[in-house]
Amino acid sequence: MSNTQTLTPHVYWAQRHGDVQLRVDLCDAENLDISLQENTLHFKAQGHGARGDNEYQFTLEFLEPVLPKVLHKSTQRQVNIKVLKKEEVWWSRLTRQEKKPLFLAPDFDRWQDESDAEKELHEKEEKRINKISVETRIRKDPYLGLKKGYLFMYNLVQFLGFSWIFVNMTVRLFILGQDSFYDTFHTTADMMYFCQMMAVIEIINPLLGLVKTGFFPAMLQVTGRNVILFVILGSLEQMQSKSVVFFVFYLWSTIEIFRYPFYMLACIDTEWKLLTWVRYTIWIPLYPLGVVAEAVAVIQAMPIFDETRLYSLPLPKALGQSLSFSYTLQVYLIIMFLGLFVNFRHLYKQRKRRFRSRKRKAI
Ligand SMILES: CCCCCCCCCCCCC[C@@H](O)CC(=O)SCCNC(=O)CCNC(=O)[C@H](O)C(C)(C)COP(=O)(O)OP(=O)(O)OC[C@H]1O[C@@H](n2cnc3c(N)ncnc32)[C@H](O)[C@@H]1OP(=O)(O)O
Repeated sequence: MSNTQTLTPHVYWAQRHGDVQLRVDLCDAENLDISLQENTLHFKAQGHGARGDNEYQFTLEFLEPVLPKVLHKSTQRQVNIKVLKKEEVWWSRLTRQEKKPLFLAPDFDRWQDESDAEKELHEKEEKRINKISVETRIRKDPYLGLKKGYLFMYNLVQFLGFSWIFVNMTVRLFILGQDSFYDTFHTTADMMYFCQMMAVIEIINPLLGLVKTGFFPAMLQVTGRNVILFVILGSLEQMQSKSVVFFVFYLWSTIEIFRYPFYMLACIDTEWKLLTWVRYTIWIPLYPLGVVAEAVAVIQAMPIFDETRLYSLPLPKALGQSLSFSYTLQVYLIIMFLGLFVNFRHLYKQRKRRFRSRKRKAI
């Protein structure tokens, strides 16, 4: 309530959820006497205001309870006052009395409506949470940078290896057409050996806690491919010139030229939405096709193992000479389709989790 007998300065106000800010238009203010009693702010000071050098004063009874402490700072041009609200609520007006005192006006430089202030509050809160999570991550794991650097390099090497295979095969397909199918192995096997040997690291990484991948899906994935590469194709020359090699290698490398860059970006806390979508989507047709191509290779290899007796199991004389490796491969075919089911389910869950959490972030 303003006292009409005394001189009042112009007072400008704005609020945030947690406080009220007042700007008193008084130059070179001296002998400041600012206090809060029973939710009412009392202000008295000597200074240069609208009516020249004089003593100015005002009182304001706030609409809602405030904390008893007043913060103030006077500059050459004005006196800034901050009063903390008892509860973080948005006030519909500043004073208890409905009629606004004549000396009071909104401070448009600081003015925010409730939604602006809420947005600011959310941004502040988000920043605070991010800061805490970065700090706790760093505090928890001092080797985080080293681990990420190692994973980044691993993924980069794999990406380059599989890109080389993919580009090589694609160019040869364009130039030679179907003829390129038959010498895929001779032109790309060395690089595939290198990449798939390196891929064993992907089984070790989850064991060391370096990535959140499950050990079992990674083990199925890497072992499954390496059986095809080293046992079926690598040890049977007759298999190496078959067209199935083209399909197996092409399906493997197609997913990897998306998967590894996705991981590389994850290592630097970056996401490219299109790449994420591709990484978590193209396995849907590629995985079953890949398993079918691998199964064809296994089936084609069976008669060759029967004929060459390679890896056959010696048997006691009474039971015959030896047990062909093709029997083992028949069991392997069943395991392969079980493996397909397990990993398909795993990838489906990963896809759901990834897109669900992205949706949640977007809200
Ligand atoms: C004696 C036992 C014999 C067993 C024989 C078993 C035979 C079984 C046969 C199985 C069939 C295999 C067929 C297959 O060879 C056919 C093909 O490949 S066809 C081509 C299509 N293939 C694919 O699409 C599969 C590609 N592979 C994969 O996706 C992975 O290898 C797989 C393990 C299947 C799944 O990956 P993962 O579990 O890692 O899921 P995410 O990618 O979502 O990753 C989870 C989180 O970990 C982080 N991560 C993972 N790896 C890395 C890395 N290298 N660097 C950095 N970060 C990594 C990733 O970012 C995720 O983190 P966040 O959740 O925070 O995003």
